Amino acid sequence: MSRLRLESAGVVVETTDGPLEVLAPTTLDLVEDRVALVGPNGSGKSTIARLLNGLVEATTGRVLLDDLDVARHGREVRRRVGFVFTDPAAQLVMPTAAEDVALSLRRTHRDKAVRRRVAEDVLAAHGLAGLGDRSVHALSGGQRQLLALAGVLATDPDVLVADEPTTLLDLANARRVGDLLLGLRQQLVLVTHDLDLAARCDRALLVDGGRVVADGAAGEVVAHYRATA
Ligand SMILES: Nc1ncnc2c1ncn2[C@@H]1O[C@H](COP(=O)(O)OP(=O)(O)OP(=O)(O)O)[C@@H](O)[C@H]1O
Repeated sequence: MSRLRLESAGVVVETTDGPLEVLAPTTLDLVEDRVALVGPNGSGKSTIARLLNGLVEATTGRVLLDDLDVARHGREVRRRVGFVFTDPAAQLVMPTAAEDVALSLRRTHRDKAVRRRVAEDVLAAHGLAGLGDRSVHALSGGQRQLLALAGVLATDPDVLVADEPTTLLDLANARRVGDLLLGLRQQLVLVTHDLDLAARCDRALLVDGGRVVADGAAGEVVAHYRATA
């Protein structure tokens, strides 16, 4: 199991009104299999998630994957830490669904025909059977989100960071993706407003105002959030 660590990692961004602290210096060791980040809109959850694979750089402190400093080994860290965006358009780059998954398989499957076959299997495993030749633009929002998740998992990362991966999904697909995420062999760091899903994780962090204000067993942290929100 990989160990993700924030060491006094904080983020200050420049705005037209001057510097804005979006994450106060924060120290965390994330070693549990399933870690949820919950909290109000704009509290800093995505900022923490994005620090974990270098999409956002810490302006103070540092972020580590095992012994790798994310700021210095971004490429290696991004290979090992897959990231699923809230908006699938941010990561779907190929014209069709099967080509998009096949692109993710390049590192693990060298042969193009094999890649294409495996891509169809990956699609089927994520409820997208028969949609391989469909333009990614002609998929529904929920299908695109499933495809984005399938594509990231096809890269076989050690850790999956998912930023609100169930937001666009209907009830059945939200359940399906929730169960899939909680059943992964990979470590999962999940940003979510689905508190039932968060409560099923091992640990939850409640983020508010750019700070982690509660941290512990997911059920307890979620109950505290429900009671205080
Ligand atoms: N580059 C930036 N420039 C200005 N403000 C930023 C920047 N990045 C983040 N912020 C602000 O920092 C705060 C935290 O953002 P973040 O996306 O981490 O919140 P969040 O908890 O994930 O919110 P949500 O639940 O709405 O997705 C927000 O107020 C956001 O507007």
